[in-house]
Amino acid sequence: MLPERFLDRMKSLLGEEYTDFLTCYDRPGYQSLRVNLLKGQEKDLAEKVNFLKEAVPWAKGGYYYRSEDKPGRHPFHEAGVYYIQEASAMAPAAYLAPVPGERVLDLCAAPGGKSTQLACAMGGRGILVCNEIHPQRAKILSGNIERMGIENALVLNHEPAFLAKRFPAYFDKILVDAPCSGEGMFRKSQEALKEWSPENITMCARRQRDILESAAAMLRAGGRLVYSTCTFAPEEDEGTISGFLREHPEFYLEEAKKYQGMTGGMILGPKADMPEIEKAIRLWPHKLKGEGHFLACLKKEEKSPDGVLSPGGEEKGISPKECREWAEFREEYLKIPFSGSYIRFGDQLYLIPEKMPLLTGLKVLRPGLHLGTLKKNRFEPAHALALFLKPEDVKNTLDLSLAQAERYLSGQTLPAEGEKGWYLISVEGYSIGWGKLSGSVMKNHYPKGLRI
Ligand SMILES: C[S@@+](CC[C@H](N)C(=O)[O-])C[C@H]1O[C@@H](n2cnc3c(N)ncnc32)[C@H](O)[C@@H]1O
Repeated sequence: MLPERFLDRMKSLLGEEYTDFLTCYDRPGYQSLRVNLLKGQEKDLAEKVNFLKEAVPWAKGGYYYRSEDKPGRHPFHEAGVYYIQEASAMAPAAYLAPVPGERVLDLCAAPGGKSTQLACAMGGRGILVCNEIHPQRAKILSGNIERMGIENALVLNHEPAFLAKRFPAYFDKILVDAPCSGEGMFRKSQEALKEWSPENITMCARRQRDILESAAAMLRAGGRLVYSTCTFAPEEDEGTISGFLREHPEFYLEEAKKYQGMTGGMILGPKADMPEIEKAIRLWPHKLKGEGHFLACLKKEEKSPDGVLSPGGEEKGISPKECREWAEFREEYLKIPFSGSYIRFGDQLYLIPEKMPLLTGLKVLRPGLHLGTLKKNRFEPAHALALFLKPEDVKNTLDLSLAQAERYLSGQTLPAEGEKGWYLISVEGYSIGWGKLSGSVMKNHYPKGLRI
């Protein structure tokens, strides 16, 4: 049941379109996923599954699937071959459009749909800072970064205001996918429905203003910021943006391509009285195949004062002597070179992104690609490394059928022949974890906490 007061608000917002809008609640929502382009090309995946039929127009790698396809239960999901993501929710990262080598911040990042999409566009180059304020949600975010095989992400758990002090004018691009009243998700989320109230809208708008304030301080001159919500509430959409623009003359709204079914931001009286708000984008569930969303593309003037390029300096990395066991493992098992610097967190070894800022004083969940554990005179590879590598990168591999992969994912050992040692286990060509062969048994190293 949709709240009466919500319906009254929508009626006055939509006028004649209101009846059309209401009918979309009688239809089920669309289901969609986004192919992880870090793991391979769409055409190769399309030969292996039958659910890449209809593309999401505004997002590279986005596809609609049918409920009976159940991609979430396929071993490819655990292999990070795709991310199940609502179609409209693919728009903000697509509009931010980062490129390899940039410094990018996803400020409100959990569970990671948009972070993992940004990472695809960056192709492993540059630095992607994924931040989430809630510790438990930050862990889920970190898990998704791992599953998708992302090498250049720094996962943090901070309040935006703390980061703003730490990273003044540092980022080239920032995504603010703000916490909101979630009206656009009512068709999919009972939780959003239960929490809805006009008072919550006011609270969300206030919080969004504060988050945007912090984000603005972290963007370099000439940088781009995309603000998004999944609500229809004008106070949180046009209201937040027009209020922000009034206080920040160094920012302006960029014109952005509107795909079929997208409309401009609405001019709605005193709280959103600037005509340029039409450059923002609304995604409506009765006009396109997706849920309700709002986004605005903002640019900071080139002439605004530039900031510190490396706040507090950069991580230097450890000397090769401090990770000798890794060098031996690499020599014995891997076929690709690794360039860049390494850092240690206790006995855990990470490859850090280019120009990684100093981590001292930060709450870090993942400082780049987790390579493994430095044990006494040996190296144990991390699950994240398996998901990053491709079978052609590794000397020993074992490729599984879908049925065998299901057994592997449940923790069973596998019969195998060959030289003893570490094997990259893959399913139909996509890496999924490690195994260690001894005798004719492949010991299962799929993490216990992930087994299904
Ligand atoms: C819309 S969700 C983000 C979804 C995510 N971008 C994705 O695509 O998977 C908003 C996030 O903001 C976080 N959040 C809540 N309060 C916040 C605050 N005051 N500052 C920053 N983030 C906050 C929430 O925990 C939530 O994870």
